[in-house]
Amino acid sequence: MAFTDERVKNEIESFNQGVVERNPAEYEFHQAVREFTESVMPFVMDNEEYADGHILQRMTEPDRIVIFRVCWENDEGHICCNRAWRVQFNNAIGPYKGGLRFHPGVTQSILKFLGFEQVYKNALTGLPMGGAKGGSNFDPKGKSDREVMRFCQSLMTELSRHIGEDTDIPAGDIGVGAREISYLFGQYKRLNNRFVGTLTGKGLSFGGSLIRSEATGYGVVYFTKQMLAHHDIQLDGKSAVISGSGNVALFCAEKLLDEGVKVLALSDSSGFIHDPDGIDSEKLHWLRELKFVMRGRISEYVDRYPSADFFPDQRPWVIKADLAFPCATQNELDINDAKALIDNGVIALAEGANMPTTLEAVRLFQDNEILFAPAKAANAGGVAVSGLEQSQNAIRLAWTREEVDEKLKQIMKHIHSQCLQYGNGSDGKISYVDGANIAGFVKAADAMLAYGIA
Ligand SMILES: NC(=O)C1=CN([C@@H]2O[C@H](COP(=O)(O)OP(=O)(O)OC[C@H]3O[C@@H](n4cnc5c(N)ncnc54)[C@H](O)[C@@H]3O)[C@@H](O)[C@H]2O)C=CC1
Ligand SMILES: O=C(O)CCC(=O)C(=O)O
Repeated sequence: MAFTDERVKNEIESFNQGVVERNPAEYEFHQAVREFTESVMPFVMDNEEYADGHILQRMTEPDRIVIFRVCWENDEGHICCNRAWRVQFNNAIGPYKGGLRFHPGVTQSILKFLGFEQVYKNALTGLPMGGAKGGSNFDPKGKSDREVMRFCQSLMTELSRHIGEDTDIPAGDIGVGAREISYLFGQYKRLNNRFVGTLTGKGLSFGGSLIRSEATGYGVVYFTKQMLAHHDIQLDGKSAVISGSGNVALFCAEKLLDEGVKVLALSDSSGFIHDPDGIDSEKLHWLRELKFVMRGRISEYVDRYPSADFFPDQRPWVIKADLAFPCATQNELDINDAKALIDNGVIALAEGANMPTTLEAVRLFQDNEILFAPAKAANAGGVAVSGLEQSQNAIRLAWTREEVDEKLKQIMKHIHSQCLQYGNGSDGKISYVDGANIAGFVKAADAMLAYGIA
């Protein structure tokens, strides 16, 4: 039975009002649920098994949240204390899976939005993974390696009770890269006396998968290529602006260069650099050293490459480019940024970060028929290769770079086709946001209904 738009709208409003009341002041979580329900509610109302099963109410309550204290000693011998969380959101289709974020701004709301979105992203990959997210308000910036090690070991001492290779498999996210995963995995192994794949993103000599570091950024580009090709647009010859200069941003830039795209800008939390000559592979190689080894600031780029400019405390969306890739953090692209990109003729945007675009900005892009690839679809390559890392650990084999890269391409292609299947509107236009949300929803919801009331 079809419902009038007004009934759907009222249902969305009253559902989200309930979410806000039950989760006071968790603004990022409210935003993620609203975006999801705006896509999914009409589908739920048209399919009574979902409505009767109160599936959206069940899906917006996490299975559990573990909150704990992490005490550690700094290099001066002072005792420091942080808070950590693991939000195990939903394991209907597989063990919990999702990254850990270390950033001073981490809150329960942020980890709940990330864990919620992870459920549907992981479902889209086609691999058996539930959704979780965790992290701490610990700031790795400015800490010595030993301090980071002591923090990671202390955090894992508690976290290890709640995870396992068939229970919950954490990985990296903002502030958690190869160094942190190594310390965390080392401590997990020591505590359990078992060498199993309970974390992903591990070093290659101890169970890591080739292409995992590159996977999120590469996957964003593979998805964008599919989306453009579907609209008869070529990637080759385009220009791009990227935010961030971490794992996702730098490997997104690398793959764009391979595809013949000119990369004009990158950023970090202190501002952005604009290089009108383009950031080529030699410059990118230097940036990787700067960020992953020297742990420096993006502003140092202009000392080395004086043809570029640094814009302190600004975001890169004012630069004219065909393509935009927000790859830093949530809500880093608002309606004014969207207007600037649209005025400058942007064709497409793909979210490398999780929820980087505000709801108003997403709507503006869609109203202006800008191709918009949401995070759940576009950045799923990272967790997909994490899933492949788990498979390799389980069979005690390591696949080649080419094998993993080919599987990643196929997974991104499959995600694109699911977006088309569920996102094709009655007006003939494709909404990748609706497509990703509904496709992910159907998979997780069907599993939940099959289990009965739980
Ligand atoms: N690492 C992964 O495999 C995946 C990461 N993501 C998402 O991609 C985004 C980036 O993650 P990573 O590259 O892994 O982290 P990272 O720690 O390697 O890099 C984060 C980048 O964002 C910048 N940044 C952080 N907070 C910022 C702020 N408030 N304003 C401006 N810039 C800021 C940092 O300066 C840095 O350049 C996050 O939203 C993360 O959740 C999504 C899927 C997988
Ligand atoms: O590889 C993973 O398990 C985590 C990836 C992740 O945190 C994400 O997709 O946002």
